[in-house]
Amino acid sequence: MSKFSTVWVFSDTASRLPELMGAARELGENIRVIVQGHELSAQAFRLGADAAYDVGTIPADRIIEDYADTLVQTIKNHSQNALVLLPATRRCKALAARLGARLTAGVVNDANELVLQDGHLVATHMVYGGLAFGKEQITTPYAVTTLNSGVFEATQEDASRSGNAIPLEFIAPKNPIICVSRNVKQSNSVDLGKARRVVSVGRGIGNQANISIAEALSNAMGAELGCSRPVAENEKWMERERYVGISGIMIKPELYLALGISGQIQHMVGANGAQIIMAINKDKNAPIFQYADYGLVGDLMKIVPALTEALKR
Ligand SMILES: Cc1cc2nc3c(=O)[nH]c(=O)nc-3n(C[C@H](O)[C@H](O)[C@H](O)COP(=O)(O)OP(=O)(O)OC[C@H]3O[C@@H](n4cnc5c(N)ncnc54)[C@H](O)[C@@H]3O)c2cc1C
Repeated sequence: MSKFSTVWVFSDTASRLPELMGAARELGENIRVIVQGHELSAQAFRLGADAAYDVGTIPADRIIEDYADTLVQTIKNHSQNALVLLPATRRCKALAARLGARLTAGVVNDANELVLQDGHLVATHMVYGGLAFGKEQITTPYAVTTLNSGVFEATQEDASRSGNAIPLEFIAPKNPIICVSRNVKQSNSVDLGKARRVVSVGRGIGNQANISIAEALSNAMGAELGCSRPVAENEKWMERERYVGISGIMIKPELYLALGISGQIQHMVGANGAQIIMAINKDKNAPIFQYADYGLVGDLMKIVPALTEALKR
């Protein structure tokens, strides 16, 4: 078997669908997509879906994980073995676990590479907090995996393609989780994954007020602002959506400029995909310099404003 006869795709995020479709096309013959609503089904067909199944608009009190029985029934009705692909979002990882249990399938989360070897899926993912890669071969008839972003080429839409999605009847789980209220986050408009240039702030910035210095440089460079985990999680100087690393966001910008970031492995696995890494750090022995293409040893409080001024000229 050089390809799966059927690949199922489900995404809770429209922006991840093109890449999942790219993966599905590379790994499978027949691509079946489960969507939420008409807009997504139209997009799925433009992206090359052979069939689409629509769970409809999800009611406000229902969460996506509760669709596990609906998805499993659909998957089993149309395929005796298959690859099930989802994006590595929090919700989809929770859903993947439920799908795996119900399909008696092997599950791999946060896959960085997917290949077919001897008829089985081999998924590569980070282990030991990013210190190593593990390879898992899934030998069960169904294989479920959540995919990191940037692993496969996104499929381009073909406007001439269209189709009709098959509506799915909701199968209520035995123990539903009722969503009683939703609180919109104050700020989550940032999409670091799409930024071509990222200026990233570490604890070396000193305090929250100093972030304006990094912001001025990032504006002058036309970059997006990122940070290390302690800046977001411990100090709470920046939003969680901005922290880069194994437990944050994995990015592949053209340029990654690290300001006062030590360069621990857990951070660097999220930034390593950058085409060029630059670092400013006052400690010449900081691990970040092992990854940097260009490094400046010095006080960022002096260097960053000077750089910003130079770029404005
Ligand atoms: C399971 C696990 C998961 C983790 N996941 C992540 C993750 O996803 N992302 C992440 O970022 N971290 C993660 N971490 C934490 C990680 O190990 C590091 O502790 C963290 O990245 C360090 O952040 P930092 O470089 O900002 O701070 P520090 O390690 O405190 O480094 C600050 C740096 O700033 C420099 N500096 C200080 N003042 C100046 C100045 N004036 N000018 C120039 N340089 C200066 C210092 O020399 C130092 O190198 C994780 C850890 C664990 C255990």
